[in-house]
Amino acid sequence: MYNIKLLNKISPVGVGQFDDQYLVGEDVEKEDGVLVRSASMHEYELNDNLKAIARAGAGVNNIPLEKCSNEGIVVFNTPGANANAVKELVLCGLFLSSRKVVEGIDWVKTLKGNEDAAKLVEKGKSQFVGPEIEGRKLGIIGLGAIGVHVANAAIKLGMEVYGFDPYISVNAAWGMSKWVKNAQNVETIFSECDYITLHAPSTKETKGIINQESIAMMKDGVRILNFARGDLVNAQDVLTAIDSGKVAKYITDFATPDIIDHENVIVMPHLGASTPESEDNCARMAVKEIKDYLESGNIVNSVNFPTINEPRTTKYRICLIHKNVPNMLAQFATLLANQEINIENMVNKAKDDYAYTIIDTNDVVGTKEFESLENVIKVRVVE
Ligand SMILES: NC(=O)C1=CN([C@@H]2O[C@H](COP(=O)(O)OP(=O)(O)OC[C@H]3O[C@@H](n4cnc5c(N)ncnc54)[C@H](O)[C@@H]3O)[C@@H](O)[C@H]2O)C=CC1
Ligand SMILES: O=C(O)CCC(=O)C(=O)O
Repeated sequence: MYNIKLLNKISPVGVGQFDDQYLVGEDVEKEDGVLVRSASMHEYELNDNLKAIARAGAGVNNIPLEKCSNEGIVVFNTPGANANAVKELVLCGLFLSSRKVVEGIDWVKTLKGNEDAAKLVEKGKSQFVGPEIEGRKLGIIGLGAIGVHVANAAIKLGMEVYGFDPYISVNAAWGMSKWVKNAQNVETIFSECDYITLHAPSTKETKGIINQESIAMMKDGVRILNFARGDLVNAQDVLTAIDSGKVAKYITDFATPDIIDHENVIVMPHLGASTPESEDNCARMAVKEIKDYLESGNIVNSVNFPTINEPRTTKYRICLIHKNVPNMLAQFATLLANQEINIENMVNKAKDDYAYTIIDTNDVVGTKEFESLENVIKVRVVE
């Protein structure tokens, strides 16, 4: 029996994949696994039984990754599962940044009950004129699942698209329109583009990437979109630039008290992934990842441990999470040899400071001797 704790509302399409081997709910204790969306886990107590956390979504800045790695807790996310939903909202944001639709709608509401509303609208609408996006330059920072979707859609809308991503994956590059221009540095995006949209994760490198200095490089009247994370943007610097007219509009999915209700800022309530399709996709993928790991020891789409996806062929699988240091495999093999246990299959992979080894065997094996080895973090045998 496995216990799964839900820290947010997770789509029943995903949760329904757990069978009667699982106890699933918000009040479950001694959890083997956690399913989470955006709830912060930085203050969450990681119990000794916790083996895996699956983030039904992309960004993992709500999870204490280093602590999880140190304790041998595998953290998964669901790459690409909500990318189309975010792309569609970014396109919406692009139009809202250009055409004064929100302001116009708010103004029309003030005419409620006015007999002359139709006439007043025709007279007053000129205050809501905004430019078309066709032919304008869009700069995209971060060309992963979302950035590539946005780039391809913007090309189809007739925009000239520049992309910047120093760590672009081969897969993302394969999926991107050949018409997207490769910006060699982020300054090109800042200085060339009429619209700038952020699609990189929140990291030491990207936090505050939009600030007084980068805004100074931008064109007058630039429009900035942030559907990535709030802390990529220095909000005070953007507000100052909005007040001076340097930035025409700031559209964001992240509400902070200082920006809400500021003129020329549109704040959405973190709606990027809020479509039924995306919620189902993310939940389905997150549940599959956690089930595969708990039931077979396989790791796919982890952000802190390497991928190992080996079919089960033996009665037992020893799953060893350990530090990425020399001589671990020799110690594991010796330990098993001393007990006359035969290894049918053994796979080891490393990711940064951590490594994962699975050993398949048909002989009964205990975990104690492995646990006593230096640099071993977590040991489990799945049957
Ligand atoms: N508003 C919302 O509801 C949502 C927001 N997000 C945010 O969007 C981010 C991106 O999501 P995905 O595209 O699915 O992730 P992804 O992992 O597919 O793509 C992120 C891309 O950013 C690039 N990158 C990393 N550091 C960079 C840097 N310094 N400069 C430029 N590019 C850099 C990576 O190489 C990668 O290609 C997430 O990390 C999350 O914070 C994601 C989903 C929903
Ligand atoms: O689950 C959500 O609604 C947030 C999605 C998100 O921000 C992400 O996937 O990074």
